[in-house]
Amino acid sequence: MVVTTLPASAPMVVRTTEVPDPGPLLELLPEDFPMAWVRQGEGVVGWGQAARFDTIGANRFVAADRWWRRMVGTAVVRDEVRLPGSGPVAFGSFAFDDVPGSSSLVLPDTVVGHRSGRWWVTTIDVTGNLPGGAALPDVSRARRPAAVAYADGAHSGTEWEAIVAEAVRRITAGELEKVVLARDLIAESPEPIDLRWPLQRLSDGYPHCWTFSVDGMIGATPELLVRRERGLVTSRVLAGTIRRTGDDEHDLALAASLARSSKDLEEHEYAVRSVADALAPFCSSMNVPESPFVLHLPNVMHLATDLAGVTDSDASSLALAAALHPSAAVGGTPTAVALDVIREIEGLDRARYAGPVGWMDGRGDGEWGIALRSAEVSGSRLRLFAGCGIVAGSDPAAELAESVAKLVPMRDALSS
Ligand SMILES: C=C(O[C@H]1C=CC=C(C(=O)O)[C@@H]1O)C(=O)O
Repeated sequence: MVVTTLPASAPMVVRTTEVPDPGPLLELLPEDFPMAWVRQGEGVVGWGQAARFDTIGANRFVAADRWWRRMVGTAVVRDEVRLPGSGPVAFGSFAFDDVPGSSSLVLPDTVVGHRSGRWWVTTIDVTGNLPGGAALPDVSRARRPAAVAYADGAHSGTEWEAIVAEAVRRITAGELEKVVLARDLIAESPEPIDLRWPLQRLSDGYPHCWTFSVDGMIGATPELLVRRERGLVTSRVLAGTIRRTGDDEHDLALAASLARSSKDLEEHEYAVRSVADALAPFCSSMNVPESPFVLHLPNVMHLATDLAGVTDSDASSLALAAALHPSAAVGGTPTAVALDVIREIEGLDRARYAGPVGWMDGRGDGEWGIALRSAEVSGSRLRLFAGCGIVAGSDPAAELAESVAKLVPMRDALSS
């Protein structure tokens, strides 16, 4: 399925203007259809839909990449900033699996960006006219949500523990090494949620994560699938998790035990290997640190590795994300077997959870995270997701507790 508002004969006209500091990016968003990719105050936000591309199936990344290349190939661009994220920008959110689920790239009609002490406004017109200037609209303050009620999603906690136990049985029997299993939780509000409320809370509470909002998928992910910026490719791989207790001294001891835990180190190694192998064909050199560091988030701590490579390929950031997806952090090892096990025993439509989410500019540079610690929003109903990497030593009750900890950011963000 392809839906685009672009008149066939008109090239898009794009104008990027440098502006003085307009204030926090997330506070510039109107309530209607906010798009965002923000970390520590920097990033891009957008609104309005100049054009969009919707697609389904195994070809979703290639089809979306081709559409974007075609759009920017004929665009008339006046960009006085020339940084990654200036000029035309599309926000995207992709389904985890080939079926079911739809994926989209959305081209806002206004984008505001901030990076390294510079701010810019990009306006886009697809009707062949000169786009409007850099004046930003006055917007209302984010609306506090009414009390949200929670209910089990596809499975109760006990049912999910049984699914995890089945995965451990298969791993122990030698069918595979690791599989990531997910669960969902339903949140219902009496009225549609103003997405700017949870977005602002996520960004304040989890400044080291990438807070995103794309086409009804919102969240704050700690995991960067890939960033491509002028020939430099980077990726933050996470796997191996421990819950925080709230007691700093105890948490430091837990972090030290995480860094020594053979179960977590083994799980982490799978994930790093899968990312390094997928990036290798695109990179002329790559730096893969030998051991991970511990990433401290307010709710959990993760083993983390930052990979960096130099690319001379013209593959866009989206094409790189496609090559990396699904990494062992959301699929498992070996990937094909893990995906079959997920399809067979998970009993959940992941939709866009754990799929790539992010943005791309006209040069193909961009950032794609993995849609974790996230929710799919339709009006007043949300599906919250969390998943856990299961290996031979996994204990179902501990994995359930870990999934509960991973749901905390979204639950907190929805509280009034
Ligand atoms: C699948 C999720 O987390 C992944 C990312 C980091 C650590 C993970 C873990 O330790 O299990 C998961 O692989 C999720 O948060 O939904």
